[in-house]
Amino acid sequence: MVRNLVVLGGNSHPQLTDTICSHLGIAPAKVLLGKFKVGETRVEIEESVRGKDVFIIQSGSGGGKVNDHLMELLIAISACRTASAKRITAVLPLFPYSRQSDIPYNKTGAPLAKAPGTRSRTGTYTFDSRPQTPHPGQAESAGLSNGSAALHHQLSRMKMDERHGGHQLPPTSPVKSDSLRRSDTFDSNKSDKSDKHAHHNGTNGTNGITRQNTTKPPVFEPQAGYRQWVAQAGTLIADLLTCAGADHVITMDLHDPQYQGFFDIPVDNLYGRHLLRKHIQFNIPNYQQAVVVSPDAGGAKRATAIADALGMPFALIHKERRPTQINDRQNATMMLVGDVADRVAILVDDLADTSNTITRAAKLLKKEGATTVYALITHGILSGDAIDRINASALDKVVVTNTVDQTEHMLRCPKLEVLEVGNVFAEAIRRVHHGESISVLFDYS
Ligand SMILES: O=P(O)(O)OC[C@H]1O[C@H](OP(=O)(O)OP(=O)(O)O)[C@H](O)[C@@H]1O
Repeated sequence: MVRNLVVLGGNSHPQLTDTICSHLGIAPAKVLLGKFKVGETRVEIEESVRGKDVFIIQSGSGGGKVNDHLMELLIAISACRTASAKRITAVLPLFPYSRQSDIPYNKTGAPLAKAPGTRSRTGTYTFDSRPQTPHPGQAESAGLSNGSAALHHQLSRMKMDERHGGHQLPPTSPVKSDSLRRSDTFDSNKSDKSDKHAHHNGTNGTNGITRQNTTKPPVFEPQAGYRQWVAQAGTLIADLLTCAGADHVITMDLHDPQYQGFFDIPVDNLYGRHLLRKHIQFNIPNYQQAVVVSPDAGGAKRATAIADALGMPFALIHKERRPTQINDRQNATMMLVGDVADRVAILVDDLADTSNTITRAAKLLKKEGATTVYALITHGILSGDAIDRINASALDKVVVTNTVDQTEHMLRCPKLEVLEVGNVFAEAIRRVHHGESISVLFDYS
């Protein structure tokens, strides 16, 4: 018996909302979801949520409308908050933007400087920062501009003056002082004239100075190893959800489990691996002879958890990628670590987006002697031409859950099989609503 429980579905996955509600034995809340002519999202909650425990279901994908769905979710949360809901839980079967967590884009940190004259890629690194941290006396040798050199000279002189009890030392290098005036400050003579002129004309003189006497900013010239800055939206999405009024988040197989740390509200990250594991156990004959394969190092922990639980061998594909642009992600070369010859290979991963990873992995596995290749994926985003790619690939079967709506994908992909997650989310909602532990959902067999 569920009392004061309201389940409200967004536009991303109505079928999942229906499944969850039928497991809970309630009807989905009445809500009007649409758009105004201008394109802005419109949400109207058509029943009272005052004092209710509200769960809003919205997946982070579906038909390329991830941003629309996110905005719809935020507005729905805010609408329930202002309508005096007691607690609001955002249920995001696939968490949007979860691959854009706040980590340096290439995960290797700042570019490493090599010792001068080092040719090999693996040569001696100096671990110096670039541009180098300037030190007095090193300015010229480090190739700094006259202005910077003069600035460092001035700084070191100031320190020396300080040491001499505040008495100024006689100038030692008039050339450098000149260079400081020339390149980094206004020319005092010209500046004086400009100021007088400006004063005479009744202006503050800013224009005159800017036009005639300021130094142009240096042109940005990226050094070798520089990587363009890519925005990381992780914290922003977490903040948007909490600002809108969410008290709790339920999701599944976060791409980066650390993402939970961006929230200061509870986040329950359910595991899809139990569904995948059961599928192996009950649908793949002689599965103990098969080998579980992680298509990249990032998913190794997830895949080994399944292999260990089933007592199966494990192999890893290492994606060797050194991209300079974000588009280069797809240009990685792949290397297999482990033996798949004459075995069924089961690729396990958290998500397939373009399907580039799993289709390339399948080709490699077949080349290495695998007899059959399955891919078991939690989130089948399958955007762009992913379905065509799967159809044309060496993959024999792709099994995904329906954290993302698979209705359209199923029509176009005969290799696709879908596992239901509605019951898992319904049970999580029921337990959260009744204040019961949901850890059992993390570890059931
Ligand atoms: O279908 P695709 O478009 O090829 O994307 C799928 C891959 O992307 C994700 O990893 P990611 O490339 O973000 O690397 P990571 O696991 O190292 O974070 C995911 O874990 C898959 O391996």
